[in-house]
Amino acid sequence: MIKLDGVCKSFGGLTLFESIDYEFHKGKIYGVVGPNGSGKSVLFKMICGFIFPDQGKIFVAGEEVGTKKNRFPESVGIIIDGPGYLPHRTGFENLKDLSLINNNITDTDIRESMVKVGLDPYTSQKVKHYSLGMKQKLAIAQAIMEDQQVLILDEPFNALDEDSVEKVREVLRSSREEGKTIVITSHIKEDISVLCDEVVKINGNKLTKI
Ligand SMILES: Nc1ncnc2c1ncn2[C@@H]1O[C@H](COP(=O)(O)OP(=O)(O)OP(=O)(O)O)[C@@H](O)[C@H]1O
Repeated sequence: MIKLDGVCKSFGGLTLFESIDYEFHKGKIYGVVGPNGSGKSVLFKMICGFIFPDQGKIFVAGEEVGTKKNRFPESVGIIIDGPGYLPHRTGFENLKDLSLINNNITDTDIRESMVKVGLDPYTSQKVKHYSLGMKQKLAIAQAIMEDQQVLILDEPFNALDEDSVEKVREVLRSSREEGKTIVITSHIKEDISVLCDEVVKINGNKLTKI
């Protein structure tokens, strides 16, 4: 579902990835691990088409990412760098506005994704009054609301309480059952060990399955 083909990426003198080949398959949850600054977010941004490899190609669902025809892969739900929301609008209103970009889901779909992560879609509470954990839940609801086939989630459990972590784990497990491809990072070892089918380590500018 995601294929990295000879991917290289450096910033100035800093080499992050050297000729990486890797495949992420359907119906699996992958955990990407590595120390701070090893390139986890950069890898995710390349898969989502936000930045480009210096060399090599990335394919999502068979389409090369970053081409004119396929600037951003359509089938990907994303959390990277904590998305910004309009503070004076409710959570539902924010997701509704964002849904109009692709315009392929209903209000019910949005509400269902909010309920799945433990948010009340009918509350009049504005996002500016949301806690950090609530904003994180909103980001997860946004990532799953369009039933995307690939979920790229950088630290999805950040700021979540214990019950919410379990809820989100369940959401990801049922997405896996539906055949989705899920790639996450987490600095919490347990998130990776209880959830992931395959753990991928960034090691010496390569990706290694561990
Ligand atoms: N646009 C950019 N320009 C220059 N350097 C960058 C850019 N984006 C990332 N970097 C550098 O690339 C390295 C990897 O960054 P990245 O954010 O991917 O690390 P990470 O593994 O996600 O770290 P963390 O665990 O702290 O989240 C860092 O040294 C960062 O400073």
